[in-house]
Amino acid sequence: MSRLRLEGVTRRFGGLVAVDNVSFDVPAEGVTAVIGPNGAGKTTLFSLISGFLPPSAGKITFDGQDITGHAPQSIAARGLVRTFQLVKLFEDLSVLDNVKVGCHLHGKAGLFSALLRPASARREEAQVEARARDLLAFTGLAALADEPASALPYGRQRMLELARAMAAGPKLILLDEPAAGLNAEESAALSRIIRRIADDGTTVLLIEHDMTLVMNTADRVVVVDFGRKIAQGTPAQVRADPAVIAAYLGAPEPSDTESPSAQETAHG
Ligand SMILES: Nc1ncnc2c1ncn2[C@@H]1O[C@H](COP(=O)(O)OP(=O)(O)OP(=O)(O)O)[C@@H](O)[C@H]1O
Repeated sequence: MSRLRLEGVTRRFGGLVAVDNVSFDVPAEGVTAVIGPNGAGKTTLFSLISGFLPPSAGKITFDGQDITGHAPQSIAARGLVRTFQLVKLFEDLSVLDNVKVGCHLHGKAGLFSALLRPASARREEAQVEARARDLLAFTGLAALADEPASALPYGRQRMLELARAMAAGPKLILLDEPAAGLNAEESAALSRIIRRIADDGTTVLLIEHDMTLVMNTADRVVVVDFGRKIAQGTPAQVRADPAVIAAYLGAPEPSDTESPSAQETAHG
């Protein structure tokens, strides 16, 4: 069974069709990437999947359950968690506490149970702390646990956002341009981390402009252009697909990050 299934998903903004009758399956195993020129509808697609926007038409199924139009919190509670293009951390909290906040999304020890069942709440707190520290080690942030999140350089903040999203123990993680603003070394480290997340059993669906990361990390790629799915397949298949090459070469104003990717897709 697919982890995620989109059937005829459409989103209109007035007269503009930002996502146009898009259907694809995301298998539970591995990394699936969504690529496409600027304005192709990728972020809108993620907002539809994660419940931040309702679709105008179509159906979205997660683990066999219809989640179309459900609220973001209800979708997150089912195990579908999203990161954003722009980092959204709790800047005044420490690095460790940012990850602990993510863990508490799934913790049983809310405020009342913490008051009523202090022993079990304390046990859970210890488990949360251990899990948070594991995730910091996993993302290379262990030595920075006590720093305020705002003190981290940008690349580290992106890693922290990933650690926090993983803290919730998601079944599927949606990563919106995780390599944006990272240098080549950070991007390579990110690629390894994403691979390990998938190998450990979490489904990864990502939007990315960094074609090196996509080609090295994704098992399969879905390509969108002007809101429509124009191709899907392995990285090698899509980079050789004439429709994909045309979409990238025809992109009106490729961004700085997209420009080399476009050429790489076209010529690589
Ligand atoms: N809230 C909105 N209201 C009106 N139009 C919108 C809204 N959100 C997105 N759009 C439009 O929908 C289209 C798709 O935008 P979207 O941000 O999903 O593309 P994208 O592929 O994520 O682009 P990028 O790669 O630049 O992030 C664009 O034409 C955009 O201007």
